[in-house]
Amino acid sequence: MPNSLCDEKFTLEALDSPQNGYDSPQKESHPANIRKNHIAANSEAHVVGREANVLVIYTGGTIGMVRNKAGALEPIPNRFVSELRKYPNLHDTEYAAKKFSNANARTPLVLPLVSKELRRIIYSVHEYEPLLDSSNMTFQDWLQIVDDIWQFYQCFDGFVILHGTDTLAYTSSALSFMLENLGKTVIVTGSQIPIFETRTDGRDNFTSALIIAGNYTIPEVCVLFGAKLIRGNRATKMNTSSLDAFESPNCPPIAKIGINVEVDYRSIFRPCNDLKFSAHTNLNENVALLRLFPSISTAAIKAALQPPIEGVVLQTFGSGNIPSIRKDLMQELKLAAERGVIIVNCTQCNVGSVAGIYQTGAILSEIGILPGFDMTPEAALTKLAYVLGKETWSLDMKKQMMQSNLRGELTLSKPAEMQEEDLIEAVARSLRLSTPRELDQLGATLYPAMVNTAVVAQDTNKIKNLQSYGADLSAVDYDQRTALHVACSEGSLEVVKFLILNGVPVHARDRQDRTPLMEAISIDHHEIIKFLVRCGAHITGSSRGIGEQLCAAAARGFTNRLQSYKLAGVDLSQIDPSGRTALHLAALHGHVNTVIFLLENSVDASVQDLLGLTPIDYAKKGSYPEVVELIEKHLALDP
Ligand SMILES: NC(=O)C[C@H](N)C(=O)O
Repeated sequence: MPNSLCDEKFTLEALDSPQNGYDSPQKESHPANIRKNHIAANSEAHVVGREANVLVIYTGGTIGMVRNKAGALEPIPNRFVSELRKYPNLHDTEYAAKKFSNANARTPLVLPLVSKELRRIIYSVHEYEPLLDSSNMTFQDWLQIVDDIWQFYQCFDGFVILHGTDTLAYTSSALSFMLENLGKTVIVTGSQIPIFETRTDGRDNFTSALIIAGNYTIPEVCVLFGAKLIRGNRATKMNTSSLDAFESPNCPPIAKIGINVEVDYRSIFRPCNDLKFSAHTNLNENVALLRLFPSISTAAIKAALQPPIEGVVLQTFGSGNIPSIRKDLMQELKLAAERGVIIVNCTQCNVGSVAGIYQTGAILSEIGILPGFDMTPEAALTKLAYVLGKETWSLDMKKQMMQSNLRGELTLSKPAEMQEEDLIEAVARSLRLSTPRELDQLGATLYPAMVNTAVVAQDTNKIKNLQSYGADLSAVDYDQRTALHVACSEGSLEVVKFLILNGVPVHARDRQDRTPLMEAISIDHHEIIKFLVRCGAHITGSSRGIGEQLCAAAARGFTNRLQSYKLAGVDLSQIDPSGRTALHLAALHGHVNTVIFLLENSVDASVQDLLGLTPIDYAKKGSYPEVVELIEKHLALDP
């Protein structure tokens, strides 16, 4: 996976070759045959303002289609990006010309800055080949998307997948399971009318998806359509023609898109563990959906449960009922369950859950059929394919996982109880505030400050208390800092662990673009750095900027700081904008221990800066013969 050097490495050549020297994260398997044909070079001339990088994966669908002579919609390869460049509200040519030394048809696109949003979106489009109507998509296409996100995870702040609407909910559900311990925002979107038509929903959907993917840390696979952002595994296409085609019947939206983007941070389902992002790329295709209807034949039931089928979503009536007096049907289901087929009971209704309140439903659990709670058929089916694809899990484990809430796809029980009297409500009463909006605003102001005070005091009990009063530990303060930023800058490993295990994101960037990892580096807390890296944190920013920081540390002889960068995964050979390595600066200032450290860490002693000078030339100019001798000896041993 590319690291902080992403900016220099966004060349087609680098992306085309899996052997590009990128440091890949843990992954269970690696689908072969990666098609890369449209990610452009991002060789930065200079940064003009706050920015976020978003990777757009364009798989097909109406959004990019064009009407042919007969009036039918079809995708045209290699046209999407060149068309986007013609639209001033989708591409800011002036900014691009300032940002990229030689802006051309292959450099990334720039979304004009949106008022009230912190960061300008720089986006690269990766177009699939062939472009597909989503009705033609298969599990293989999901694997492709997962693989691309996995490969470029560290290069981008967020991901947008452009997709046809017909099978979009299957894809978003599948991705939500396959992208494990996701720490960044992934948004699947499309449109009902092509983006380049005069009247279109495509432009709004695309723009909102880009803005949210780059500006908001929502570590979930989401669907953006119309005026809402919903959880990917809760989405379902409800309408063939409405511009508001998707609903999330059993779960409120994560964000509403009106004049402003209003994110309901408490509704975000956060991975509460210390595991790194990984991609699961083995799906079991022996799964099926079986929708019951009155008088369904035994033959139809039998056919749907036949080997090689290993998992079936049984779509039952109402709150999970079947024709229980049908002994033939019961017998077929029982036999299949005994053979080890996992059968999950989901309702045919769009809203609500299977409940087992009638004998006609309760009987299913007696013969080994699992409750699917309020999962959509799309979520239940793709979850089965995912769970059955976990070859190391036992059958019992797979069944247990089908009944567990893995990614917010089902509602097991009522949400955790809050404290009797909500703290914010008590304060609001004394301030004579009463509307829900005022309460929300008060909570958003007070809780981060209170949580941060508890973090500074390293008082995890107090943090837990505030959580029980309804404080969102992942909320940001006025400077966009999370409690994790504060814990890292305070150097409390225990609090850092507590916050991460309670879902606080490791990738959050504050107003100054600082991440929790940068805070830990700034106090050289090596244990926290190691822990954050274990959880998937990585360095962000341009490689030249990192080179500058390394040079600054080396000039002062701060070997410990260089060690911090090393632990954070930085290649200590990064050069600054003048082509100097940290070794040049350590040599110039005669910091012997720093020079030794850098040589031991394979920093190339023969690198010439823009003036053609090597570290030895610097040591000579600084009059440090000891350093000259040290480097010469090193070069003699390891030329
Ligand atoms: N609106 C759309 O994108 C529908 C199209 N048939 C597709 O799913 O690719």
